[in-house]
Amino acid sequence: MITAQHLTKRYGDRAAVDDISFVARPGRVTGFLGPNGAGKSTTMRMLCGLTTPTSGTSTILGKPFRALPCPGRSIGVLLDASAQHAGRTGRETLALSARLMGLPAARVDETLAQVGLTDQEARGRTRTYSLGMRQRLGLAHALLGDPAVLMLDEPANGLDPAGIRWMRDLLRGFAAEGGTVLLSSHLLREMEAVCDDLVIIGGGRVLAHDSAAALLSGPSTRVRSEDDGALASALAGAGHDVERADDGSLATTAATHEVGRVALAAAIALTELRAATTTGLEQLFFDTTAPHGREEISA
Ligand SMILES: Nc1ncnc2c1ncn2[C@@H]1O[C@H](COP(=O)(O)OP(=O)(O)OP(=O)(O)O)[C@@H](O)[C@H]1O
Repeated sequence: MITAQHLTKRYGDRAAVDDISFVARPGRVTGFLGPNGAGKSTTMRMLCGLTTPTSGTSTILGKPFRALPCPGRSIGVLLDASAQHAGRTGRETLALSARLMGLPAARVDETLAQVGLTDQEARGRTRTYSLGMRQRLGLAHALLGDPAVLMLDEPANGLDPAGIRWMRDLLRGFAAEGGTVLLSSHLLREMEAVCDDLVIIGGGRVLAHDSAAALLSGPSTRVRSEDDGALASALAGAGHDVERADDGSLATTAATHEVGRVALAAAIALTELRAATTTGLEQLFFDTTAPHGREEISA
């Protein structure tokens, strides 16, 4: 579990993070989303003790990060996969951390296998690694101490499509075993596929925080009829939410067959009936962050 309570970070008179509170729960992948400069990295750095908050608190597994006896065994962190010692091999990088964490040397081979780095790749110096290999090594580093919590900033950057699918399966498996995952990424389709919960921030503030199902569900049927007012009343009377959609049709939570049944009972002729696609994460992201995004620069 990760909790952030009223976290705030000011640089000069500007708040990079402004009173952010959220919870990332065990057994769930929580997506942390926002436009460039929204404050995601700053928040993550505060959660793992790299940046001191101006105010507010946070906990990992119920304790402030700095009170964790051996942080790497509680939380695996991947903030910047490029920040690896260029002159060390992948294996040396992991072996050194394993020693510092008091882990058996065998753990290095286990995590290398877990992230799909071959023995030959692990013997190469990290300066020769592709971005995707760096991400795998960074993830191996995060997994090394067998933590219950993972916090990953843009881990899918540089991964090829197979690598992205592999990462998705790994994170889903980690959560299925009761782990907590806090994940930031700009790959919205991927976030939609992997996340159970979403925290969307903009301008340093939380704009939305709920389960992905709740945030992405919406009226799923669109209908027009010869008497929309009467149909709206009949649908509401049958316990369904109804609102006027942007295109002028009625948007309702009732399934199409239920709309048909209600309309028949009320003797209202339908002129159009369709199942609308649910709100995609991309649309939700733009709708939620629109006032907080970066301004377009026109040529
Ligand atoms: N050390 C610092 N000094 C001054 N301002 C900073 C510092 N670190 C971050 N900021 C500012 O805080 C704001 C939030 O930055 P942050 O890196 O947390 O955003 P982000 O959501 O991670 O963005 P991105 O998606 O581009 O990675 C930005 O305006 C950034 O310029």
